[in-house]
Amino acid sequence: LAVGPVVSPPHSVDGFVKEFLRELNFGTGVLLSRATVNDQYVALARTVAHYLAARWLEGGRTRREAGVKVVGYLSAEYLLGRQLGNALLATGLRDIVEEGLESCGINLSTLRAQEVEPGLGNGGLGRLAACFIDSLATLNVPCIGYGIRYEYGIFRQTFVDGRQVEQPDAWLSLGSPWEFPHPEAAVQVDFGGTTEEYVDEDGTPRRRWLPSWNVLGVPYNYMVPGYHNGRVNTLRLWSAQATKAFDLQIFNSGDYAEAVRAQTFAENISKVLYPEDSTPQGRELRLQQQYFFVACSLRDFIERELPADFDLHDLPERIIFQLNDTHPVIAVPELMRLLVDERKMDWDEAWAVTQKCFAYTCHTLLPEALEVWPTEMLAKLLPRHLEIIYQINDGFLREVREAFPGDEMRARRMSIVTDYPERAVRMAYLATVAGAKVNGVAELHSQLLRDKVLPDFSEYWPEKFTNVTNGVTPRRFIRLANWNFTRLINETIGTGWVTDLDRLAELEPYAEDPEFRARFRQVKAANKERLAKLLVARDGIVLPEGHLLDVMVKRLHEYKRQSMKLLHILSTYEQIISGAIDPATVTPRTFVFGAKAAPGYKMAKETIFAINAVAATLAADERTNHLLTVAFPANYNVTLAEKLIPAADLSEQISLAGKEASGTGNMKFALNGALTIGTDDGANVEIRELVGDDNFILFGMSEPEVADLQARGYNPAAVYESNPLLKRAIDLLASGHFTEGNRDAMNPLVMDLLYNDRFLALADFQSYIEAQAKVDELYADPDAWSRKAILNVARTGFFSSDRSMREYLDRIWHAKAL
Ligand SMILES: CCc1ccc([C@H](C)CC(=O)N[C@@H]2O[C@H](CO)[C@@H](O)[C@H](O)[C@H]2O)cc1
Repeated sequence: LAVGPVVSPPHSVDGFVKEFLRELNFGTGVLLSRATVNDQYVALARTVAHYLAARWLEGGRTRREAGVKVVGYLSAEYLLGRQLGNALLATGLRDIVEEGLESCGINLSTLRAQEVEPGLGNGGLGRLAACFIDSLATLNVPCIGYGIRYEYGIFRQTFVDGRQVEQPDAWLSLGSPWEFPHPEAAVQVDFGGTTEEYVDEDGTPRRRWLPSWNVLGVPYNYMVPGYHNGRVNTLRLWSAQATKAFDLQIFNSGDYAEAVRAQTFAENISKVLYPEDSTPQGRELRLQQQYFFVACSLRDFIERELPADFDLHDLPERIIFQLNDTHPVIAVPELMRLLVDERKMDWDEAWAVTQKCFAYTCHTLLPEALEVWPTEMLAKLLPRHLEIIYQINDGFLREVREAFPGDEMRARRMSIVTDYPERAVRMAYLATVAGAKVNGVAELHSQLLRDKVLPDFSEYWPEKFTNVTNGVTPRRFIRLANWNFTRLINETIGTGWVTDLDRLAELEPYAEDPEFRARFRQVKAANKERLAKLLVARDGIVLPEGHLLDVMVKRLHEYKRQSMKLLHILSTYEQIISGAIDPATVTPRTFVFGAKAAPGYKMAKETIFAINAVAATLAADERTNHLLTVAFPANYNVTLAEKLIPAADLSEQISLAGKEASGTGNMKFALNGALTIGTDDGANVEIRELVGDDNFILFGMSEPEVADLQARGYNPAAVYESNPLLKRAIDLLASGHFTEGNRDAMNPLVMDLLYNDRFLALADFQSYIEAQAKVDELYADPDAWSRKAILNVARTGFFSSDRSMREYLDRIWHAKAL
C-alpha cells in the first residue's frame, strides 16, 4: 500500500467542524449535546493537534533523511504556558476555529480558559527555554527539546492569613491532550551498583558499570509549532516508570505494598519539580532526575535519530547539546560512558567528540546557586560516572600544570573536584572544561562570569567565553498577550514585526504623533480594564481606575529586593498618614506584586507575609486607599503574566547590581510599552542603552560601587539611623500597625533589614525613592509618558528570542535553519 505524505485536515470551517466532532465523538467518546467544557476543550486541543501533526511527522522525516545538524536543548525546566492559543496563532486557525465552534454553540475563549498551563519550571530559566524552542521552530531550525515530564509542576500558591501555602499542581488530572506518549520507545536507565575492570574479547583491559537497579524512561512528545512556517519541532519529556511495575509473587504473598514498591520508587523520579530557583538542596532525588532525563535523551538521540551504522566520531556534525545551566551537566560523563564503555571508542577520541557536542549557558551569579554534588553521593548513585569525571579532571589538570608549571594553587582552584568544605564535583567547572562554549545571558553577567565567577577559566580559555543576551518570544508576549496593541502596530507598520522584531523601530516616528500617542493610551487603558475584570473574578481584587500601575512580578528572592519596593510603599503611606505630605500631591498608584517563594526559603516567605499585611491595612485605611493600593494576586504564572504585563505602566527591575543575571520580564514590559525603573543590573543595562537615558528611570549603585561598599564594610543600621524617611517607614513596619498591634510579627524581616540586609536595600533606598519621585513627575504628563513608552517599544526589538537564537546558531552551535 503506497502511503503518501501525511496531510492535515482541510483549513475550512466545515473541515474543522467535521474534524472536531469526529474527535469529540470518537476520540473523547461523547455526544456534543452531553459534552462538558473539559470534553470540548480536550477535543478541540486534539483537533488542532491534528492540523499540526501532518507537518510534524513530515518535518521529522525530512530532518532524519536530510541528516542535518540538530540542536538538542537539555533543560530540567520548561515553563511553557497554555498551548491552545499559541497553536491557533502558529497555524493561523483562530478565526476558522472560532466560527466553527460558534456553529456548534461553543465559545472559544471559554475553552481557552479551561486549559491548565504546564508549570514545568520555576521562573526565568524555564521560561527562557520555552521562548528559545518557540524561536528555533519559527526560524525553521531542527531542534529537539529534552526535559522531564513532571507529574506535578511548580506548586499552586495560595495565601492563608497572608502567608504562602503550597498546593500540589496536579496539572495532568483533567487529561493532557497536547502530549503523545511513546511507551514503545522507552529507554532503560541504570543506577547504583559498582564498577569493575575486565578484559574484553580483543584482550583490551576496560572498565564497566555493574548497576544495581534501573527504571524505564517513557518519552512524551509535545509539538513546538513555528509561526506560520509549517515547521513543528519536538519537545520530548521523559516520564519514569518501573521496569518491573508489579511483582505478582510478592503480591500473592499478600505484601501488596511491597509488590508495587518498585513502581512507586521509580515513578518518584519524575514525580515533582524541585521548587527551588537558586539554592539547590542537594537532594539525591534531584541528581536522579538530572541523570534520568540526560541518559534517556542521549540514548534516544544516538539510537533513534541517527542511522544504525552512524560513526559516532562524526556526532558533532549531527548534534550540539546546549546545557541549560548546570542541571544537565551529568550528560558529559554519560556521553563519555556511551562512547568508551559501550561503543569501545578510544578515550582521547571520545573526549574530542564530547568537547564538540556540548555548550554551557550559566544563568546565575549567586555562588550558592552553582551546583556541587558530593563524590560520596555520586559514588553511590553513579559510580562509573564519578570515575570518568576523575579521569576528565586528571587530564585537565595535567594540561593546567603544563601551562602553569609550579602553580599548584591555580590547579587546586580550577580542579573540577574540590575537597572543601567536602569532597564534591563542581558542575559549573565540569561544564566549562567540557563545553565548546560558555556563555552568560547578558553583557554585564557574561563579564562578571569572566571576571568573578570563572576568572581562571576565562584567563585559560578566553575564546571559550562569550555572551548571548536573553530574549523573549514576540508571538506569546506581544501578539498573543496584547491583541489591542498588536492591532495598533499592524495598522501602523504592518505585521512583519512578529517574526522580525527589529521592525518595531518603524514605530519611532509615531512617538512624535499625538494621535498615535492617544491611541497607545487607549490600548493601555483597555488592557488595564481587561486585567481589572480578571483580578476581581480570579482573586476578588478590585483594581481602582486611573491609577499608575506599578508592577513587580518575578520569583521572590532577597536579591530581587521586593523588600525595597515595600519600603517605598511604606514610606509614601507613612508620609500621608503622618501629614508629612499633602495627599493631593500624591500620584494615585496601584502596586501589583506576583511572586512565589521556594517553600524552604524563610525570609522570602516573611516578605510575602509583610506585603499581604500591608496590602490589607492600606485597603482598609480610608485616608489612603483611594491613593495607594497593593494588589498581590496569588499563584503568579505565565497565564497571569500574559494579562498583567500589557496593562503595566511601570516595570520594577530593582535587583542589587551584579545579582540578576539578565531578567526577561524586564524585556516583556518594555516591549509592551511600560517604562522601567531599574538598577544597572543584568539586561537592564542593555535596555537603558537602547531606549536612552531619558526613557529609563535609573537609580542605585552600579556593580563596582556595590563591590566597593561591600569591601569597605556595610552597616545597614547606620543607614536606618541616618535617613529619617527610611527610619519612619521601618519603624511603622515594626510597630504592629499592619499586624493588629503584634509587634513581633514583622520581626524576622525588620531584624534582617537592620542587621543583615545582604542585598543592600537600605543603601539604595534613598536613590530609589528619588527615582520614584521622578516617576510621579513624569507620569503627571500622560502624553510625555506615552511618548517615552512608545520609544521603549520601538527601541527594544533587539530583545526577541529570535535574535538570541541567531546568535547561538552563528557563534556557538554552528548549525543552521533548514
Ligand atoms: C538548583 C536550584 C536552581 C534552580 C534554578 C536555577 C536557575 C538558574 C535560576 C534562574 O531561573 N535564573 C534566571 O535565569 C534567567 C534566564 O536566563 C535570567 O534572566 C535571570 O536573571 C536568572 O535569575 C538556579 C538554581
